[in-house]
Amino acid sequence: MTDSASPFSGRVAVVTGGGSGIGRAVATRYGAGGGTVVVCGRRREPLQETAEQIRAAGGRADAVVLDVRDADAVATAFATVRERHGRIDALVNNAAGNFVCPGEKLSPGGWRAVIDIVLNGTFHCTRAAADTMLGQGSGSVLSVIASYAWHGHPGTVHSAAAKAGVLAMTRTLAVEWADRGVRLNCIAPGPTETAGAGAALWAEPASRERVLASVPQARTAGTGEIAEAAAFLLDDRAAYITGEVLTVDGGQWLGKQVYGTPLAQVREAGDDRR
Ligand SMILES: CCCCC/C=C/C(=O)SCCNC(=O)CCNC(=O)[C@H](O)C(C)(C)COP(=O)(O)OP(=O)(O)OC[C@H]1O[C@@H](n2cnc3c(N)ncnc32)[C@H](O)[C@@H]1OP(=O)(O)O
Ligand SMILES: NC(=O)C1=CN([C@@H]2O[C@H](COP(=O)(O)OP(=O)(O)OC[C@H]3O[C@@H](n4cnc5c(N)ncnc54)[C@H](OP(=O)(O)O)[C@@H]3O)[C@@H](O)[C@H]2O)C=CC1
Repeated sequence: MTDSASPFSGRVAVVTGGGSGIGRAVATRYGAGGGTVVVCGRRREPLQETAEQIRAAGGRADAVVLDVRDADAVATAFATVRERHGRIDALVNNAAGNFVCPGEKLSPGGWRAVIDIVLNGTFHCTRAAADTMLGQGSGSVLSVIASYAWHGHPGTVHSAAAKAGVLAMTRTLAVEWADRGVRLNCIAPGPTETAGAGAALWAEPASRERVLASVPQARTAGTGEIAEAAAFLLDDRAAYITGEVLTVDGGQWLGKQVYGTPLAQVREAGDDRR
């Protein structure tokens, strides 16, 4: 077991898409927990900003420019992390691309753009991290999905299909690698305040209102709340948890289970009862 104030002390994590949003928050949390963090993504500047923020807070961090779609570049980058830091204890598959488009209008290129980042990129990184994790006999892989991996979502067929694939990959490899010390889990955030999601999914005030109305807790998540849940799954408190999904969504997806009856109407139906 590890020191509860520094659960990641002596450990090394790679966080994809660590230059922004949820990825930056998870990287920062890992750094604050005593771990070394390598953040990667396509744009150098935001990655360097994350790494500098972690270092300014007393942590250790590197920034590596990497496109997760490029399997060879991913293999090289992970081998370099292992050479430089000696080990890889955690991988957070957070990088994603998304936009709203009706299925019948989505071009093959648009489908590929999202599948390549979310599904293929996650496999490339997981495969590359496993080279080190299986060798050292320990490791934790956490993939960021969304609840539409199991219930679907109109307008994001590419992302829903990709996240469903990531969930199936997680469950499959969790069993394959369980007796070799490597755990794989997913986290499914609900609507979370990030520039990426805001621009891609709720840029218009009306769509933002619809999103808020879909959450029983009637608010979005802060990135820190998602990072805290991610930290739990990555550290030894979760040592016996593998192949699972932790949903952190203010009740959003369960709230859909009222057979299409708006909650306000459900409450009205009980008005004449005690
Ligand atoms: C509803 C709440 C649930 C929330 C759950 C999930 C949330 C998230 O995932 S939030 C993460 C959001 N963050 C991002 O999306 C940031 C990264 N995004 C991107 O990099 C781009 O948006 C990308 C996914 C389009 C990929 O960029 P790139 O590879 O540079 O792609 P291109 O611009 O070259 O386009 C490729 C292909 O896709 C078509 N396309 C792009 N945008 C749209 C659009 N808005 N609508 C329809 N089609 C789009 C584009 O036309 C290209 O296709 P072809 O023309 O057929 O080549
Ligand atoms: N925010 C939300 O409401 C929700 C988010 N999620 C999931 O959370 C995760 C983070 O999303 P969020 O923080 O909101 O969005 P952001 O847009 O802030 O983050 C996406 C990150 O992915 C990186 N990225 C995109 N394409 C690639 C690529 N080809 N190679 C490497 N990195 C790439 C981007 O960096 P760069 O462009 O520099 O490459 C960026 O840092 C995603 O998996 C998303 O699906 C799930 C449910 C809800």
